[in-house]
Formats: sequence, structure tokens, C-alpha cells
Amino acid sequence: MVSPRLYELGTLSVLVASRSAWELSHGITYLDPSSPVSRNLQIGGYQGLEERWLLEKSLRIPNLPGSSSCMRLSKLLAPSFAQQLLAQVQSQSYAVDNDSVDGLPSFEYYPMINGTWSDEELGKLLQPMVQELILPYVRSRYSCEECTVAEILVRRYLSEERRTHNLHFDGHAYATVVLGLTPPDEYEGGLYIQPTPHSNSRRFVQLEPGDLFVHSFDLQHGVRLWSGSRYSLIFWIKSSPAAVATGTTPWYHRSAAEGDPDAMYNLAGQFLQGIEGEVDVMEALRLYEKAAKMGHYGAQHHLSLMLLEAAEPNELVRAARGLRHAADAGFALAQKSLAFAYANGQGLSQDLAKAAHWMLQAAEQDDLEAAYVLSSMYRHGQGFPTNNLEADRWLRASAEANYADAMREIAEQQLRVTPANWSGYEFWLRRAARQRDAASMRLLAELVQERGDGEAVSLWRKLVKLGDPEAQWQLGRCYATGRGTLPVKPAKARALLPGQGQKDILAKECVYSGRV
Ligand SMILES: O=C(O)CCC(=O)C(=O)O
Ligand SMILES: [Fe+2]
Repeated sequence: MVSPRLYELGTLSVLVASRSAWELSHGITYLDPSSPVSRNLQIGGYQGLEERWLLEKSLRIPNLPGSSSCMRLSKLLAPSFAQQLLAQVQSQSYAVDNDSVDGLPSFEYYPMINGTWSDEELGKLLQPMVQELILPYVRSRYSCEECTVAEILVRRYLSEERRTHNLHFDGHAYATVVLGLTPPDEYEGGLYIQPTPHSNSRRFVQLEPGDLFVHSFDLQHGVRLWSGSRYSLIFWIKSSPAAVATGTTPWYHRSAAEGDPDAMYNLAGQFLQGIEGEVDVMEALRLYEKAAKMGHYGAQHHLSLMLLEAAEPNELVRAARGLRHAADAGFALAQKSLAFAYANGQGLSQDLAKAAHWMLQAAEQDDLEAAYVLSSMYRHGQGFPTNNLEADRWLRASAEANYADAMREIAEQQLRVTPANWSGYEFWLRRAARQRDAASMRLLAELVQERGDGEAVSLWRKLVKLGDPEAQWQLGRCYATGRGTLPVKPAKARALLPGQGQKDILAKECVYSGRV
């Protein structure tokens, strides 16, 4: 790990700890504070500053007219109000369900769901600001008289939990408002926007506690932290109370029909998830095709993956062409998919050198899976000459950002040194287990089982919920024998162990341990 250094960025300075290859070559660049159009803002009793940045759509989609915009509103809310909110949300329990963007545990907390407060106390604090500031601002800025808040959530980014929220559009929200809660000097990185396909255009948004960041569904953005912790409060706003009640996205239909490729792209995603009625793959495909023809690289990528999956021989070539196009434009996900297509000979003849080339491009853009796969390619001499130094460097970059496979591999490396580093093994397994990585949870449960402190039982329980058969067997055993401090419960043991073979083994074990 590189020791902390101070980097000067114009008038801004940030504390820099360990840096990924992407960040080393590009540094953190903030939204240019001199380029926005600024004006004083007065809304009801709130007074402050609006800074507005315009991002030309042609940066993403060749020849497309128009621009997306994003706004930072500052000084409207007292920092002490943000502090009060932060104290309140820090004490909540955070969900670990899979996130819709990356499938990792979400570490989020929802005070409002479908327009209804689920946290009355926080509701009392937030309601005046929602009614008198957020809604009047969004309604006037986006000319949508009926805009209504659908969801409010808190996202938590702690160093052993979440470091990224990958590049995405908020496809289900007409407009999004992010309220900064954590002072920016407590973390490195944060929320960024990305106006082009390539991550070198990322601009980080500095949000002081109480600052608001506002954008619409066509703004490509994400979150990346290199150190520290961050909480953010997010308001997802739909175009009408009816859209909130039904959970739908009616604003896309007209814009998609009028030829807006971002609307087509987001609407296709809604059809795939069954949010606009039944899941409709054909309609999604039609919309992706239309947007892809206009040069929307996200649509090109999705379309290509769908065609690869369908595996129609004629379509494979089209799929590979689409991937190549989006990869050439610099889109990291397409570069990674193209690398996999070359590695597996899907739609193209197999070519490990080309796979390695594209995997490196994606990894250099901070794609954690690409970094992990790249490390394995260096280790095994696939597409590159074997290079253990590079392999270790990419593995660490991926693991430091909490990519579970990389963390588990580093854990296993700790046992291959002499003498075996058991505490290092446990450290990395625990970190991966926090990401709900089943393989790591299993290894950790096996490691702590003999300590009999009940932790193994709690891990087996979590794994049973994830549908893990080995965990079912282990938990059944614990109930049968009282291992791991569980009370002996033969009925529970029998329910968890339906197979006769397992029952026979268990009968022997229980007799042996003299518990049943
Ligand atoms: O945490 C943030 O600031 C934004 C997260 C985000 O983009 C999202 O939840 O959609
Ligand atoms: Fe978002």
C-alpha cells in the first residue's frame, strides 16, 4: 500500500492513500468549479446557490443533439441539519439484499418506500424539506408539476463493505436528488458523473454536508471510494403520484417514441425486469436495437449480450461486432465482454492475446472483475507471458475494492506461504464473507467451527438461506449433536437432513457423541 500523500488539484486538495491503476494514471478530477452556470436560489424560506453543468449528449452518442444537466445546490441547508440526519441514519440497520446494479449486498436503508414513510421519525425531519424545497425545485427545474418522491434511501459506504457503485443510469427515476451527509475530507473519491463512454472523463462531485446534487434519468454516474467512509441520502422522484403508486416509468414511452435513445435504453431495462407489466424480452430487444443503431453503447452492449446468449449462429457475428464497436468507443463493460468472447471463442475465433488486450483495457478503467481475471491471465500466462508481479498487483487492486473472488484468492495465498499465515487467511475470508461470498463464508465457518463460539452456526444459517446444501448438512449436524453451542433439537436436524444417507451418517455420529 502506498503511504498517504497530499495531491494538489487546482484550489482543491485531497488526501490520497492506495491508488488503483486507473486512478494513478488519471487522478481524481472534480467537476470544474469554474464552468457551471451559477445563480442565487430562493425557494420558500431556503436560500442558497445553484451551480449547473451541461454535458453534451454527443459526448456519449455521436451526433445526438441536446445535453444532460446536473446541478449542485449549496448553502440551502444548515450543515448542522445534515449532521443531525447523519447521526440518525448511522444507527439504523442496513439491508444486505442484493443490489439491482451489481448484485452485491446493498448496505442501504429505506426511510420511504413507494411514497410511504417507513421511518416516521426520520420522516418528521425530512418532510418539511421534501415539501418546501426538493419538490418545488425539481418541479420547476424539470417542468413536471406532478413530480412526487417515490423512494428515499440511505447508502452506506464503509471500507470493508462497499467501495463502488458501478456506472449506471437511475432508470426507474425521472429525477434524482442526492443529499451529502459525510464531510468530503472524511473519504477519498465519492459520487462521480461520466459524460463519455470512457472512465477518463469521470468527474467527482464534492458535496459538503447539506449540499444537494440533482440530475435526471439520462445522467451516467457512479460512486467510487478509495478510503474512508461515506453516507448519502438519495431521493428518487417519479413524474406523477400514479407512477409512484404503480412503480412504473410512464415518462419514457413518449420520449422513446420520439427517438430519445436514453429513454429507449432505460425503458428496455424496465421491460426486462417486468416493471412495465409482464417481462417482455422481445420489446426490450426491439428498444435496444433501435437505441444501438443510434450509437447508444450501453444498448449495443446489452443487445450483444442477449444475442450471444441466444447463440443463433448468424447473430453471433452481429453480437461480436456490437461489442467491438462499444469497446472501441471506450466502454469498459463492452471491453470486458469482448475479452470474454475472445477467450471463449464466442462469435469470434478464440484469441487469448486479444482477450488479454481487452481485459487490460477494462481493468485499467477500474472494472474489478476484469482486474481479477487479468491477474489470473498474468499468473497462468494466458495471452501474456507469465508475470507474477503483475498478477499480484491486479489481484490486490481488485481485492482492495472488495471484489469477493479476489479477496478469497488472497486469503488462500496466505496458506501457501511457510509458515501458513492463518490470521491473514481469516482477515481476507472475513472481508469476503461480508460481501456474502458463499465460498468464503463456508471456509470461514469451517475455520471457526472448532472454536465452538456459535459464529459457525450463524454462518451456516446464512448459507442455508442462500441455498447451500453443505451448510444445510452442517447446521443439521449442529442441531443433532449440540455442536457450536446449539441446543440439541432432533426434529430440526431431521428437517434439515432429508436424505437417508445423511440420516445414517448422522445416526452414527449422534450415537458416538452420545447426545441422542
Ligand atoms: O451514493 C450516492 O451518492 C449515489 C448512489 C447512486 O447513484 C444510486 O443509488 O443510484
Ligand atoms: Fe444512481
